[in-house]
Amino acid sequence: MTNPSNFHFAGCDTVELAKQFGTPLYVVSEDIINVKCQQIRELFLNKYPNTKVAYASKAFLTLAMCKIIDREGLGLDVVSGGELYTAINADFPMEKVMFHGNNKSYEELVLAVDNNVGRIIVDNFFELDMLASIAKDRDKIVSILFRVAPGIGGKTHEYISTGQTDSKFGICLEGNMVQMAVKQAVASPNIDLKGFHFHVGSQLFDIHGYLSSIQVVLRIMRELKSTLGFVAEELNIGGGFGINYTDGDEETKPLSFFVDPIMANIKTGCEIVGIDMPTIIIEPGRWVVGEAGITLYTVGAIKEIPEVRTYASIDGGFPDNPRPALYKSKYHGILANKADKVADKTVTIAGKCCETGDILIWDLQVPQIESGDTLAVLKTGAYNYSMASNYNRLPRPAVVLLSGGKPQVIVERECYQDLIAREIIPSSLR
Ligand SMILES: Cc1ncc(COP(=O)(O)O)c(C=O)c1O
Ligand SMILES: N[C@@H](CCCC[NH3+])C(=O)O
Repeated sequence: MTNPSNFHFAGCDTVELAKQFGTPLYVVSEDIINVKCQQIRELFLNKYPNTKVAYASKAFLTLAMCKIIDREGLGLDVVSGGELYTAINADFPMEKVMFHGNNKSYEELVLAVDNNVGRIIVDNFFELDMLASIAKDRDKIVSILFRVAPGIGGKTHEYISTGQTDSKFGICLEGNMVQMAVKQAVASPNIDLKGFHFHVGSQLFDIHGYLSSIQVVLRIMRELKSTLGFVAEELNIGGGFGINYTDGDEETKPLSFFVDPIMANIKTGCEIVGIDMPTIIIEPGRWVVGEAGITLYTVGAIKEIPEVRTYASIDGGFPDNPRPALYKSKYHGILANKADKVADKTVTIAGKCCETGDILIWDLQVPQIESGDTLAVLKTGAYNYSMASNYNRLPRPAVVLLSGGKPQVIVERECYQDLIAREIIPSSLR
């Protein structure tokens, strides 16, 4: 029985979801993802010719998510053999896959080449050599982009800024490295160099990092055209579009906030440097899925430390959402079974891990909190399930997809048996 005074998400009573599927529980709204994808089509793909989108699957990936992304007409950005394997098993069209990563293994590259992945985004010379030899062995021609580090970081947490020169990602602009890489690729009969990729950072609201990086890369493209006669057909400008998590953040921007100035900048930039407009690719992850997810928890122990603070502990925390501990990320939460009550008390939401830093939300305003309450933490769709661990041997939560108000389990809850399923006691210890 749904109760209208409970917190509802995407047409479902979240207290009922918690009862039906248990907690902690990741809840993802297909309807919200669909709206985001529709906006991507309207405001980017259909508005600008010669454009492509690869959803950054590191934000949230399951077999069902691959199916949604394919149905919505987007491509997929993967960064590991595991993400690629998921896409293969969901029958995702391989020509729409972009394979990233700063240290792809031989086996991962073989998986990509054997499955005819659309683009391999080559990060470094070691990878270029390995890929050329894998392609040669198979008598194949592999289409690649080079990832470059434009020397411009994003205004974001330092752990998720990637475009600066001092970065493990991409080929830096110093010492003619890009020119050397292009020469080598062009000379390789098994490599078809299509263009370049850069990624400034993640959770960005500032457009200037993109625009400055574009100018840098367009200048390189012009130089390569005049010195080597190499014409880049594609430019992938990465992802990173930020979303609002709490009142302290900027509002989530419409896609046009990012893509309109980016496209205008590329167009005039190309005219100025005298090159043809390449195909433009974007790779949003968080912007597609971040606001489509919430996590439900059950409140357990409540500890009031007089004159200090009240801790309310939940049945999950760091293992299902490491972002507060890693990046000091902030989240908003609602007591789902008391959504109609005034939030006039302050509590700190603590995770259940044996780790002082396992605090999900500091100083959250809630109504009178009691053990057994259901807490909904909002906007957990990106980088929560995908970053989850089994720390303290906590089984990972289930994921429920809400489609038109109907819940369906898309990932089953792990159980204790899963935790030991791959363990072996050596005979010497038996
Ligand atoms: C290469 C690349 N593309 C796309 C993304 C997607 O980022 P976001 O989820 O911030 O849009 C990332 C991560 O920041 C990335 O490293
Ligand atoms: N894991 C990061 C985003 C990483 C983006 C990948 N380059 C986060 O949770 O914000």
